[in-house]
Amino acid sequence: MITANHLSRQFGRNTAVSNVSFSIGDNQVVGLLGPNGAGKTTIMRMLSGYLEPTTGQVTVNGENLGQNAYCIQRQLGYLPENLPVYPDMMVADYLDYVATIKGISREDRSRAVREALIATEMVDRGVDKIATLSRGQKQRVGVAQAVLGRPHFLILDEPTNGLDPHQTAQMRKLLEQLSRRATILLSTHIMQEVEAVCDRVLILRNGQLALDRDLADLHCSDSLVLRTDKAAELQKLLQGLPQIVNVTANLTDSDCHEFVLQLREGCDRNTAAGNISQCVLQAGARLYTLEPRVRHLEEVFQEVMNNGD
Ligand SMILES: Nc1ncnc2c1ncn2[C@@H]1O[C@H](COP(=O)(O)OP(=O)(O)OP(=O)(O)O)[C@@H](O)[C@H]1O
Repeated sequence: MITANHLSRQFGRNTAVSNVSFSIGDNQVVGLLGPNGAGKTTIMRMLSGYLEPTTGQVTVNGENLGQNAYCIQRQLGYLPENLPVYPDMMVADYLDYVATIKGISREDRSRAVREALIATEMVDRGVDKIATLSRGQKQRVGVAQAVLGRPHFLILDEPTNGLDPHQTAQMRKLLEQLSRRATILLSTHIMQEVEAVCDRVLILRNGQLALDRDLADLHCSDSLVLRTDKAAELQKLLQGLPQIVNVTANLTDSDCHEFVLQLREGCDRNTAAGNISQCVLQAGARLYTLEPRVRHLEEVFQEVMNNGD
């Protein structure tokens, strides 16, 4: 488990991160979101031990990172925002060099490099100079150095930055595989990425943690969506139901109309669904679909940002 305890970081008079606390349990994949300058990179640098917090602390499996940085950093894989890769080095040599710094023993090093090259699909570029790689391939070298030695914790700052759609899909597959044996915190600006690979999302706003929620909870809303062919009489019938507090109609010129039905807090959804179906029949209409309204991360992100204004 990796824990941030009341982390804050000042740069002069600028507060980049303010009193942020969270814990990430084993094998969780957590997405860190926030607009530019919200403090994502600063948090990741503190979690990986490359930047000291002004106040607060990071613990990894109960051990204080500040007091035992070298040992703990060996269990961490970190992909920084701007990786200082060495353009004149060959990919495999560079990974061997990073493996040495990480303290991977001489006997295990070539296996670890090969594993990292396979995981990032870079085996056939192993003897190429880093300078000759595309931006996306360099990014994969960055991920390869982070996964060297199968670390328990992976901290990845925008891992799909610069990747084409195919490589992005490959990277998501890789993250899924890695999550079976590692705890992952990744930052991104791509909401679909978080929806595709993460169990949980943290949203930062102005250096503060504005939301910490499991994605499954976040997707649940208090509304149902009804699609039907007739609207006129139905709207009144729906409004009269005790389980419904608000009806929003999206009427069209076609024979498919949509109602968003906001349910009363704590009401029984099955009873509500049964009553809604009866209203549809009573109005002589066809029930095309009746389903829970899913809140997407994009919508929640906007709500969180607007709440801060
Ligand atoms: N080394 C530094 N010196 C001074 N200020 C810094 C430094 N690093 C970050 N900051 C400031 O801290 C704040 C948070 O920056 P940070 O890079 O953590 O944001 P971010 O959420 O990662 O942004 P982005 O999405 O643009 O990468 C910004 O106001 C930034 O200017």
